[in-house]
Amino acid sequence: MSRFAIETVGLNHHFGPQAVVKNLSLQVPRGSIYGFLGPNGAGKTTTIKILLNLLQSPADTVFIFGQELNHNRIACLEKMGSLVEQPAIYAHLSGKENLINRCILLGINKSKADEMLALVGLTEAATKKTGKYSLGMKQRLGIALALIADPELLLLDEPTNGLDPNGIIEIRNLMVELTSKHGKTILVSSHLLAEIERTATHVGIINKGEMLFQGTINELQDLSKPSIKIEVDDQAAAANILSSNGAEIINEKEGNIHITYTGKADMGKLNTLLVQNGVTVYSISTDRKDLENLFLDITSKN
Ligand SMILES: Nc1ncnc2c1ncn2[C@@H]1O[C@H](COP(=O)(O)OP(=O)(O)OP(=O)(O)O)[C@@H](O)[C@H]1O
Repeated sequence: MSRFAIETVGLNHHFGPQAVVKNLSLQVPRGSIYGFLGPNGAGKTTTIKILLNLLQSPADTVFIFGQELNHNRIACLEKMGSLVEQPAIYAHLSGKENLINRCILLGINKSKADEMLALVGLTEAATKKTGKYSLGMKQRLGIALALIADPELLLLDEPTNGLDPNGIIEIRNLMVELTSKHGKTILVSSHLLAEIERTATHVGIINKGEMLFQGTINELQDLSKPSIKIEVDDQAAAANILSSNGAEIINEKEGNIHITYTGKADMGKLNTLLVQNGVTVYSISTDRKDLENLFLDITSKN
């Protein structure tokens, strides 16, 4: 049994002459919330459409729970639910009627509609026409529709796009509940790391169709090593003293010097060293690149 819910092996996709997905090897562990990140136009939606067989993939490049997609199309698709772009909702029907409609189409017991409404927190709005739903409620109904056949794997393409902070938190909480209580695996795309960094267990960052980073959220955080920021009255003198005493200077500007962090005790020693050599130290602190900046760094390098 594959430990990956999704695995792509050297996946490529072209639109005419444009290579949109390049040698992509995606590995989404079972039970994870995999944040699929990249700036606009990076190839996220295209990849998700390939995974859903809405776009053709070359043979032996896409595996869903270990099964090759092209040769096991129905079996793979049965395991997947998705929300790509706008959810297909009938505005003149209520949330419940939309769900019942889907149950009838799929030959599923209608009682599933109430279960799904409760799961996504729409029980109170069950009989309201969906034309009157907020954007967040529509997204949640979209997720309920995707979940109705009880798929093991959920693919969500930018589900928080256009939502207000409350709507974003609701979707976040729902994703955590679906994985922790219901054992689902979720691939969620976004162009904002901040939106998913609190919920994702794993991250794949792509740009121009290429995978730039893939790993756990902790591995991503490890990349943002802290530095020490020292604010002084005489930048040139301080830099000279620091480097001749073995400190590794990352950069210096406007009276601030950044050096590589080597431990808490060293911060005290550096302070003493500078003061004893006649430099006034206004402040000394650790500075950690936040994940959003790290993400921008990674994506701007290719
Ligand atoms: N049907 C299509 N025909 C031709 N080019 C396309 C088609 N769909 C997407 N593209 C192009 O492929 C590239 C990747 O688009 P894609 O929608 O996959 O990116 P994305 O990462 O999902 O971006 P966004 O965050 O803006 O949705 C873009 O340059 C886009 O213009």
